[in-house]
Amino acid sequence: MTAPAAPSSPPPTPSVLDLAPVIPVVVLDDAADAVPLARALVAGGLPAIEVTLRTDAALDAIRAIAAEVPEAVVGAGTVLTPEQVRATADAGARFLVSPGSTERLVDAMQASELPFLPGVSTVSETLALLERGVAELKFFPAEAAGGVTFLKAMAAPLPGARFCPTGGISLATAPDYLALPNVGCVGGSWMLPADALAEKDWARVERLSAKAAAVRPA
Ligand SMILES: O=C(O)C(=O)C[C@H](O)[C@H](O)COP(=O)(O)O
Repeated sequence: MTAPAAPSSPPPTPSVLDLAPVIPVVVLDDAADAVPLARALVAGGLPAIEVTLRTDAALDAIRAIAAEVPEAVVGAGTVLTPEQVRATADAGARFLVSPGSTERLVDAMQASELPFLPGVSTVSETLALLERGVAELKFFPAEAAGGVTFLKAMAAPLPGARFCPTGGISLATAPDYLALPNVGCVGGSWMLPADALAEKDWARVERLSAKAAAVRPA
């Protein structure tokens, strides 16, 4: 008798930190821009896209990207409340990012079963999340909270934590972050200049995204 075939399991979802070296952080005023913007980011080589919930257009933007740009992995940023966790999951967000962490918010993000990056900026916040088994984190606001020096210092006592630093990072500084052993990727908005968005200059967004996607550890 032959052994029954092992049930095929779906491929594991890669960690959010390993999707791309750079996660663009998008603030959209008009949901109609979401699809061309996402296509430009993907064409440039940045498939993981964080749409922040800072504007009224955000949920519609997430919905549109999820439906119309299958090559993108769209996530929700600036998630502040359990209600927003539910709303963004319903809209099709495939990962969640918050600028900080509260018990209530982390409970909700864990319950969503979506990958999530809760925000931290201190050793104690990082330790509290490690105690809960959450080891992939957003370090925010990266430059203001101590930048590369701070993250380097955290790697020694807390080697289990891995970060996506975000906040004030540029094409010039990203390589220094990516060279750290506890950094998986960086977040930033430098490939989305306000004037390019205002002019709907998607070709420029694509060119800047290609430069961001080519960033390598220093
Ligand atoms: O809203 C959030 O949750 C944020 O992540 C805040 C900022 O939008 C990002 O930190 C991007 O920062 P910059 O690259 O400095 O523009």
